[in-house]
Amino acid sequence: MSASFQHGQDTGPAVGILLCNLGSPDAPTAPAVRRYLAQFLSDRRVVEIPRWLWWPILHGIILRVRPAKSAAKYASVWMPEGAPLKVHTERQAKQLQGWLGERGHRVQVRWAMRYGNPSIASQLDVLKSQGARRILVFNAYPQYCAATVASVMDEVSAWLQRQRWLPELRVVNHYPDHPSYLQALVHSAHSHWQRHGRGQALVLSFHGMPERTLHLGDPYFCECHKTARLLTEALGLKPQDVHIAFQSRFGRAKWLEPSTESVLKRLGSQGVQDVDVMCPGFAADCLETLEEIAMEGQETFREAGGGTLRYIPCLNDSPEGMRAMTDIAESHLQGWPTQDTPSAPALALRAQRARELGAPA
Ligand SMILES: C=CC1=C(C)c2cc3[nH]c(cc4nc(cc5[nH]c(cc1n2)c(C)c5CCC(=O)O)C(CCC(=O)O)=C4C)c(C)c3C=C
Ligand SMILES: [Fe+2]
Ligand SMILES: [Fe+2]
Repeated sequence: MSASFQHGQDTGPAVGILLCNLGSPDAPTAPAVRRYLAQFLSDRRVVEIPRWLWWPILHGIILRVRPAKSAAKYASVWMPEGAPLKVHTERQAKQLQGWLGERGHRVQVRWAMRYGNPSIASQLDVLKSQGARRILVFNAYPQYCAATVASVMDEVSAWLQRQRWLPELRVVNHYPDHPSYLQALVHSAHSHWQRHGRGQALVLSFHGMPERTLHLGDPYFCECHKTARLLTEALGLKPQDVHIAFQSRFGRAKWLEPSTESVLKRLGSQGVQDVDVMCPGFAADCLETLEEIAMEGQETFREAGGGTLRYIPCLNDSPEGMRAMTDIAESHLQGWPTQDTPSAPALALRAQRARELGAPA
């Protein structure tokens, strides 16, 4: 580390962005999934059961039984470059750097995973070594939940506790009603319907949580409903044609209802032929969307008497999704010295992008 850098001179972008998501195992194998689940399910933000009760269940049962089953599921969605969630998050981070660059922002974008690799601490170390004195932690979770966002912030806080010279910090805490996010979801549904036709019903499936967390004051359930209501309005649909549901139930406690499984069973048994399923709570496709919804969900729906389940992919690194991420990041950068005066070619490129997307520049 050079002395000039240590004193904050201009050796690189002084603003860093850390794009954070949940994380995946390093490989679709039982030992790798066991390591990942051990870290994930030991997080007190995720499992809020007293340790004396949870530890024997986790180590005696779950970590013995689940890794092999989950590894097979991961194998069924694994991409040549790795776990889908990591692949999409890496692409988003690279694109975000480019999109912000086109708007004249000189920032360094890194990506990190709360569980597994690359860890949040390792990427904060990289940003620090690159001279970032201001850091925007971008939680890629549209709806706030203590199990996700607060857990990321716990990890960021742990890193801060080890630092002498703290960077300035800003946080994207949630964006359930951000106009660009909603617009990207609308575009995604419309383009899917143009290519595949429209189903008789639309299911909006969010990751579930224990119901108890709602009564303890977690805004997650309400934020999911807010996104669903605004999206229904923006799509011009009637509330009765849109079904909000919660997936990925885990453990014995009561989870948020209705479950995606029960909604798909009900629609199938009512003779609904085609159903569209969207997962607006996931910024990127992952095991929970590609396997649990697009594969298992399809089976559940068919077995109940339904026809085809058409899964509408997450925003991933689509231009509309990236425009939303860029707008959200940009609004958090205000007042931070990231922007050189935009050059004429940069302004022209930005205007062209906006025209292509039919949006204001
Ligand atoms: C108590 C258990 C769990 C809570 C609470 C929970 C909350 C929660 N999770 C996400 C997003 C994702 N979860 C993913 C996988 C996953 N989730 C749980 C359990 C809880 N999640 C498990 C055990 C797993 C692992 C897979 C398995 O073994 O079945 C993923 C996908 C990861 C991937 O690699 O693809 C995401 C994303 C949210 C948003 C959330 C709270 C709102
Ligand atoms: Fe989860
Ligand atoms: Fe699952």
